[in-house]
Amino acid sequence: MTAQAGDTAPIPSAADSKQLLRRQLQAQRAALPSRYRHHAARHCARHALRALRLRGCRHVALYLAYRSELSTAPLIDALLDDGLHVYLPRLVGKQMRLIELHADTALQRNRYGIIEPCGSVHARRTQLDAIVMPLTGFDGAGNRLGTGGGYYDRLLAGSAAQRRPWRLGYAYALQRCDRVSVDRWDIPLHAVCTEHGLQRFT
Ligand SMILES: Nc1nc2c(c(=O)[nH]1)N(C=O)[C@@H](CNc1ccc(C(=O)N[C@@H](CCC(=O)O)C(=O)O)cc1)CN2
Ligand SMILES: Nc1ncnc2c1ncn2[C@@H]1O[C@H](COP(=O)(O)OP(=O)(O)OP(=O)(O)O)[C@@H](O)[C@H]1O
Repeated sequence: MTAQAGDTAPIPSAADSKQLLRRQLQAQRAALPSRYRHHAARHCARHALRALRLRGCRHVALYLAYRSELSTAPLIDALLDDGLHVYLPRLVGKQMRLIELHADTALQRNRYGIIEPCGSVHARRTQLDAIVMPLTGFDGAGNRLGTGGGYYDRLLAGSAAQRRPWRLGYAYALQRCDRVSVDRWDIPLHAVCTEHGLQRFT
């Protein structure tokens, strides 16, 4: 909090207001019934699959959902069935590596309890056609609110103006909010996929 002389209530800093919005959106997301989650994940997979096919994507990074995040399981299955190369995050210190998922890839839990692939061979950002990103929130301009670790922002640093990899947010429609405050390191989305369909920002 940044307290100002003479104020009765402290004015929240940008980081505090991001964190407050995260908490609100996470609580709303966690309240979704399991039947809704199941159907949303299937609808989202259908929308995303169509968009990724239309763009001719062959190398796609995704994530494995944790806590109340939108599940990518139906999308990952469909992409693997199509013969695409699928990559998942692995945390190494403050960096996030993207490791290709094969039938025999060993998995483990990272320090947050998120399942991640083992291995050291990882894709360079430039090898990827698309990155499907978990979101806590997003706004109508494509600004994203992540989990707060800055991992995607570090991975994508310097690529805001690039068309590739395609930056696709993956979220429940209720994670949309009026405005996400933007920090200098934030990299916006090209599009977002929700259970209601795909929305392009550029
Ligand atoms: N499914 C999934 N995998 C992912 C991400 C993600 O957001 N979702 N990440 C995207 O960057 C990276 C991990 N990032 C994370 C960043 C912070 C916390 C974290 O601080 N967790 C705290 C509090 C979470 C909160 O604020 O709600 C905790 O577990 O107590 C967890 C994961 C890589 N893998
Ligand atoms: N390019 C970068 N270089 C160094 N630090 C960064 C970079 N991008 C973000 N960070 C750091 O990461 C922290 C978290 O950033 P932010 O709150 O925007 O995370 P987020 O976008 O929610 O997380 P994620 O990208 O993992 O989904 C910030 O305090 C910031 O200092």
